Amino acid sequence: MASSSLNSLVTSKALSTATTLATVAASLMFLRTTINDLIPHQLQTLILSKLKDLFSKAQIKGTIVMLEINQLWDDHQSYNQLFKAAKAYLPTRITRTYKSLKVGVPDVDDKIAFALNSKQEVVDEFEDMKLYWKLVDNPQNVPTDAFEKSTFFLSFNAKHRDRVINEYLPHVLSVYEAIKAKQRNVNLHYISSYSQWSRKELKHPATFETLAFEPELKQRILEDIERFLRRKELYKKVGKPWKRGYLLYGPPGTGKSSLVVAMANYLKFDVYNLELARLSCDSDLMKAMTDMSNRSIVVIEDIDCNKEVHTRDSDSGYVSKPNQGMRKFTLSSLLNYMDGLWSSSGEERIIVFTTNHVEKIDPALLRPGRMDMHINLTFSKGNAFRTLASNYLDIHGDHPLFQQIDVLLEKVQVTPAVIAEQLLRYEDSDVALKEFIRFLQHKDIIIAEADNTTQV
Ligand SMILES: Nc1ncnc2c1ncn2[C@@H]1O[C@H](COP(=O)(O)OP(=O)(O)OP(=O)(O)O)[C@@H](O)[C@H]1O
Repeated sequence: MASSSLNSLVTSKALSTATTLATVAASLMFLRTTINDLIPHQLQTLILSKLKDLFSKAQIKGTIVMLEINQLWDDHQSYNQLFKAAKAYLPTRITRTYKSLKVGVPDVDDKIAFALNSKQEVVDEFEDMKLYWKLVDNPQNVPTDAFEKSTFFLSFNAKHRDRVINEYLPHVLSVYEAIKAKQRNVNLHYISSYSQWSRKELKHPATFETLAFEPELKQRILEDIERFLRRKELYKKVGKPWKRGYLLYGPPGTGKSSLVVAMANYLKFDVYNLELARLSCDSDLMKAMTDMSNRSIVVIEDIDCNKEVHTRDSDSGYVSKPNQGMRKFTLSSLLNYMDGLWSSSGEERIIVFTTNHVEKIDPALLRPGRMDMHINLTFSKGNAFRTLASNYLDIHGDHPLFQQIDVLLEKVQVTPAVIAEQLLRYEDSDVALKEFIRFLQHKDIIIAEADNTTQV
């Protein structure tokens, strides 16, 4: 695998140009005088021979090639993506040897970020190559307009020409792609007036780590998503739309919406909340579907309550209900439609249906091949509770009260949402756990009393 590391340099200008080499020669002479005065003769010989060695190697190495990577491309019509890539890539290689850098907190994420400035020359290593980067602001000294016209100069030994173009620069680009994917904001799209998509940033913190599910379930979902992502070529080969469908069912507050957010944050996919009630006809639906971006999660919530979606009347096309003055459709036809629309696009889509009442769902939807994975979210047991205790009370690991809570959770049904609410009531974790035990015991008594009443 390619290895790359960057060592920053401030004072070493020895290897960039012939002019610099001349400067080094002059410096050597100066050094010789200084050394004569200060350093014993034997040590002098050693130092001078090493320096000469270094200097002559630099000369023998031959021509140095310099690439110019301008900020703007195409007669200043567009941004140069390679410039952007270098700008993002170089700070990731900074070691603790830097002497001068730009530092700031960008608007997009509240973390401290670094950038190269024109005082800092950097040396990157890629496999056996050394690459010298320098950022120069406005090198031609032309009057600047609104744009900052900077240029990266990339110097390297001429013998690496091909490898720099074919291996190193693609490596810089691919690191840039990975950085962009990581920094990408996730948006929530919703249907606003006139059946148009509007969007806002999805700033929900749910992740797979914070989800209170049994660990096996979490693992199963993650593996399924990963497998789906890996199989792009297979879907293409068999001519199937590259999509995956999940049916999430369970009582309110068990984490169906939280799971959608965790998926979106994990995959960096945007979420499209497809509220069918906001669409008045099938052309609206068609428009909504075609206006969705690639790499997205389409969510249709509470499908059992969706008045717009009828139980199965037909498997093909929409089912017209003229008596009601509005076009209605079945979930099956909706899925067929999605398949048709996306079959040729080769784009990554995830479709999620959620319901609190799986028993009320159109059986056609439960047929194999329709929804790829049925995920039953349910009341919390010990493992899920431990995740919530870690999220809300910062208890990572065991606690003497957990065993008592485990026993009670086997008897009393509580959703993660209710547990979260209970744990948030107290700042002190011991108090919160004791109060939660009281809460569960109280529920347990109510259940026992209800059972007794039924028996009588
Ligand atoms: N499994 C979970 N893990 C972590 N937090 C959860 C979980 N389930 C619920 N919560 C907490 O409860 C809140 C509500 O849960 P969420 O909206 O995800 O449940 P839901 O099953 O989608 O409910 P509904 O069916 O009412 O839409 C979440 O914001 C979160 O704080």
